[in-house]
Amino acid sequence: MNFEKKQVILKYLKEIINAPLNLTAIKELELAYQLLAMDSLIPLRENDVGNNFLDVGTGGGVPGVFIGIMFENSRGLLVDSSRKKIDFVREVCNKLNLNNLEFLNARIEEKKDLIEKFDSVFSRAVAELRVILELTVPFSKVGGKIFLYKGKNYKEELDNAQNAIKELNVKLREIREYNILEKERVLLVFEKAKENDPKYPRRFNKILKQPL
Ligand SMILES: C[S@@+](CC[C@H](N)C(=O)[O-])C[C@H]1O[C@@H](n2cnc3c(N)ncnc32)[C@H](O)[C@@H]1O
Repeated sequence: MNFEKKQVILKYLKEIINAPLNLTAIKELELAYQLLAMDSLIPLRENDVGNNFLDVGTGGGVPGVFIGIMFENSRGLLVDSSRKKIDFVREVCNKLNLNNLEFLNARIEEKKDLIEKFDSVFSRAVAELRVILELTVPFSKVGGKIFLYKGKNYKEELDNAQNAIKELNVKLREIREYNILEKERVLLVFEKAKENDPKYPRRFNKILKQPL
């Protein structure tokens, strides 16, 4: 990563770790750089993102802000159901002139107008795999990619997600394993093979009560 981009990332992280609301439990800059920024960027490759991307449940801007800084020619939409969080992230990004990013306070499953609009969809630490698949896959274009960040226990989640994978017409293309400060991490890369069944995503209480 070039020097300027690293400086922008560090400026962003300083704001996030000192935010009045608890956007992250991490309060030390170098740790935040590794556990938030590098965790988001290390498993990504040059042509992963495409022209536009969505980050579902971005919280303190993870991974969307770092992807926006790194891939400045891609446009990103960062969505979170918490107004306070998204307002704070928007304000910091505006201050840093991250003009390729947009922000939306919404529950993603209610945004039917965004269905099949994105080349790539990202999400980290929002829900177990079969749930987050239903909240992300519908928003990818056919042929687009869905990138889900998981910890070392991903195999069990993957076993439980087989029906969701079938129902949502996605294929698991890659399992990218990596380490951040000796923590085992994984990026699951799915590709959307077919059009969305319009019944997905369902309402949130349905998704949770009867996960695919
Ligand atoms: C544990 S935080 C993770 C934040 C960030 N992605 C990260 O890795 O640090 C989960 C976030 O997802 C948001 N969220 C949960 N369900 C959502 C939904 N259905 N639509 C949009 N945001 C959602 C919550 O408001 C919260 O900010």
